[in-house]
Amino acid sequence: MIVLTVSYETEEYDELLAAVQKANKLRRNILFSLTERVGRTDPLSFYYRGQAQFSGARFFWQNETGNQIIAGLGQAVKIDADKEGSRVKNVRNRWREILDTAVLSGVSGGEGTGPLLLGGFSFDPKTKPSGLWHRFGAGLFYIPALSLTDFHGQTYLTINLACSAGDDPEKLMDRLQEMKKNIPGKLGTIPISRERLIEKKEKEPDEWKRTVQRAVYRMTASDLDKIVLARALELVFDDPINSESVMGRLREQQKGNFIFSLESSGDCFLGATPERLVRKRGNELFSTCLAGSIIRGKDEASDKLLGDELLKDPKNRLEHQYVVSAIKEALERLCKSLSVPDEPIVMKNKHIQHLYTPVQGTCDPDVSVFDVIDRLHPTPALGGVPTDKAVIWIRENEKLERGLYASPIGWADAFGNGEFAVGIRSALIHGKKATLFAGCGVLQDSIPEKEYEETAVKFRPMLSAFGVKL
Ligand SMILES: C=C(O[C@H]1C=CC=C(C(=O)O)[C@@H]1O)C(=O)O
Ligand SMILES: [Mg+2]
Repeated sequence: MIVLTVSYETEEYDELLAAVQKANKLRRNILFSLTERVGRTDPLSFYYRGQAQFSGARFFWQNETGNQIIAGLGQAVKIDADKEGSRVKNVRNRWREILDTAVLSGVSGGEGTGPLLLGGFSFDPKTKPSGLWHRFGAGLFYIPALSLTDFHGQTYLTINLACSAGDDPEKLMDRLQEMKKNIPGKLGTIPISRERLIEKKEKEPDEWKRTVQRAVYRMTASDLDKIVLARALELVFDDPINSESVMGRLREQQKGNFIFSLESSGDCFLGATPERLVRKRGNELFSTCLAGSIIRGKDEASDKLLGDELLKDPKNRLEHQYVVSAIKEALERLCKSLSVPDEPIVMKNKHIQHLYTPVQGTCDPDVSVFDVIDRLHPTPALGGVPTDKAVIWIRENEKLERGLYASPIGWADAFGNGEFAVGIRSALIHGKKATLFAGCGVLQDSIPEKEYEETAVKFRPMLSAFGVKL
């Protein structure tokens, strides 16, 4: 259990009072955010234990090194990203407005602690989310009611409250007290999933290959150079899927990846992605160029041979280079200095190897992590080249709803830090059904069958997390 003490004779009460007075004066809602250092607790168990109180409104994040883990429960303030056009700027502006008047109380734990904005955007704001993704819209962002961050082994808990004009401070204090009493703590037992797979449905594989072929023709006949095409696979179980055990498996099996989940009502989007879109730490920016793929070998020697083959393969190198050029160009406009290695290296994940170029830069102080997302998304690892034309081609020809697949998902804090990954190697859980997504970079010389096989490999991390035998 996480136990926090409560008293009305504290600074925290004075600060809550100050937040209410501000709300009265400005006639608008004011965020009150209280952060305390707590005993070491795994945010994944806080997430699990939060199920009873906050089911359908949970967020989880673990960075690729595992030294930063964040769980968010409930929604204190929701930000609507559902406006067309400049949705990323809308979210950035709203977050800034909230922080401008927020009252922060308690301790400051630095990067990824204190009040956080959690969530993700959809891939393409111009496709109206329908059946599958209707609960996520063009994006879903919120400041959680509770968040727990483990950063380099230290754990911080934050409680957020939205104070409105006319609120009774005593009642708010009671609410704060109530929240403190009910903080989900350590977990006794990890939930075990009992659901069994009853059906595995590939969505129209032959038609998908024909779409790849059409993309190839289209690129041969026009100035389009790259189109990333995705396909879906559906798993049906005999009982509602336990997303928590899927999370547990992802964490065990996909070391070196970003593990994420974002719930919306009864649905849960989750995955283990190798691809960082941006990390912002103060003025430092980090991004990842990741494109070009090959399977893992059965032993060390064959694995190395495959990695070397990938490094030398002209199609994969070009597929990768498009991403490097685009990220470089986008970040050059935001950065005072930028370092981009000349040659990619190989990133090895459990099921797949990729060409990988890490990018690092220093940006101006007023650049927000959302400005970076606005410039970068979608990179040619997910969209294509040129971006606008490729996205239109995808919108008109790819026969699936991407929703938040291949899109930025992550967090921003109040101190100018934030991190977003691209939601690939992912699935959307809806009751007994999970829809898995996998895409690949199609170029003029793509062979549909080979791209099909590549996407089959990219399904593996999620299949394995769902307990499906490979
Ligand atoms: C679009 C996906 O992967 C991208 C990231 C790495 C390698 C890719 C590739 O080689 O095609 C893709 O661009 C996906 O996994 O769904
Ligand atoms: Mg590829």
